[in-house]
Amino acid sequence: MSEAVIRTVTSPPGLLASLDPLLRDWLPRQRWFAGKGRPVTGFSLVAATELLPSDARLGLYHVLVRAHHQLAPAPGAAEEPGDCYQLLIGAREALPPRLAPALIGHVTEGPLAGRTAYDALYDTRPAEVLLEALRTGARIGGLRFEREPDQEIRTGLVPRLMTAEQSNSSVVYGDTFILKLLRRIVPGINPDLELPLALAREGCPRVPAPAGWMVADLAGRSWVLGVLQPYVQGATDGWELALRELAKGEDFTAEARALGRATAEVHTALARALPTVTLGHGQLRQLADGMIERLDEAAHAVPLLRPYVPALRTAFTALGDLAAEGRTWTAQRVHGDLHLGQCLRSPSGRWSLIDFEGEPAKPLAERRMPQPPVRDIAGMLRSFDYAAHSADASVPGWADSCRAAYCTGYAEVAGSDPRTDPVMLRAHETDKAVYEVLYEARHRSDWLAVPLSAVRRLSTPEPA
Ligand SMILES: Nc1ncnc2c1ncn2[C@@H]1O[C@H](COP(=O)(O)OP(=O)(O)O)[C@@H](O)[C@H]1O
Ligand SMILES: O=P(O)(O)O[C@H]1O[C@H](CO)[C@@H](O[C@H]2O[C@H](CO)[C@@H](O)[C@H](O)[C@H]2O)[C@H](O)[C@H]1O
Repeated sequence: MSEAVIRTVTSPPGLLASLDPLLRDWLPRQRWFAGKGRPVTGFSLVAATELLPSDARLGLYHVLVRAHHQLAPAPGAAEEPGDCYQLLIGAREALPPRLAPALIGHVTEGPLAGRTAYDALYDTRPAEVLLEALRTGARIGGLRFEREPDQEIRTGLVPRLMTAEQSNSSVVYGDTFILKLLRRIVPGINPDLELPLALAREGCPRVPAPAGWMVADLAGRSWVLGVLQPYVQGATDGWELALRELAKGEDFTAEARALGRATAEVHTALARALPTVTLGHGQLRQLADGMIERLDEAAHAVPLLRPYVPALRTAFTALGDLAAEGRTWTAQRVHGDLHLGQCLRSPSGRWSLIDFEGEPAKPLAERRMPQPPVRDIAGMLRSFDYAAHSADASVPGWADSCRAAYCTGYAEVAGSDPRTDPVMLRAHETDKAVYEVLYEARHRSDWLAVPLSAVRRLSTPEPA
């Protein structure tokens, strides 16, 4: 494709008005739509950019829309209601059968009247336009495509949209690169770019190093739209692998230990690359109070959690009590939502960590705050438990041995074993299990029994 096709043109007037009725139906049905259960009352256009000169065959628009909901925004929420979504909209006279799953709808008025609008990420040419823009460091309207100078992006890589269940949308280019297009976007520094970039520049090989990224500059703020990373060919994620080994009754401790080592390598590199802080009495109390607050919120939303609240709360008050003893901890940038599904094992057996955006529902500022590294460790320990409870076959002691091996691997690299800090570990594991109860109740109610079994375990004091 020649560079000349990528031009800076703003969108035709009336574009959003003509798409509005179609988006009302289509957007809430998307896996990545964050406002599920809240009826959409309409959309406002945040930005639209024409990426290709529209001809009868194909029109291509990069669109940022804000979805408005019936509910009033929560007190203290940002003044703009609803979430902002990134869409790549194609317009054709008719959709070929291969693009049927991408259909948004038939446009009846406005600049696209008579054409069919569709999610253009499913289509080869539009996906090529994005890679070409990244390769050439293009500027298109308010869109900025950046690239790491030392990473070569070849031409002619064939794109395919990933079909995995995910919170965003990813396109794989010739099994060489993967472009993750963030769907719900927020202004500010995005940890999904910030942390892999910092790790790569620190020389940490445990994370695919960003080769390029897309940003929208709007009203004086930058919004990260997507990140291009090397694709780990033939990789299996830790969740898939754990379930596979469980089904065969196989031991997973060697992998768990390797995962512990990989986590510790990432943590030590993050502590070198980005600021750390010391948590003293006040901050530790704040941490414990935040956990108690989250427990109360989750119990309010999920009645099944309520009988366990008094016992779970003791994990957090114990953390508050530690604060009174005058001990301090170091907090640093962490992954923030680490679980087996965020770990990729290459065919040679090497583990990488991905998806550094943190817990998606949390505000950006909170996700970027330094935290005790035990937060990630607790996430992984919960994940071994999840795998053991989700597998068809039961392998006695599987989760416990993986959890122990993971901590051993972590200690081998970090120099300190998380099990030597049981109060901190229990508080974080309990906090994660509470988060999971709420997450499953909202997103996958048939999985609720998994974190609830952990809640029962964590509510029962360990024998002395
Ligand atoms: N660098 C990569 N190489 C190979 N596969 C990847 C890579 N990055 C992500 N993936 C695959 O894409 C999936 C979704 O990526 P992820 O970053 O978790 O997206 P999301 O935030 O949308 O859930 C992962 O589960 C993994 O299978
Ligand atoms: O991968 P995401 O960043 O979207 O994370 C969210 O979804 C995860 C599920 O896909 C969820 O993880 C929970 O389920 C996993 C098994 O599917 C399990 O391995 C994790 O331990 C468990 O927390 C994650 O919590 C949520 O933020």
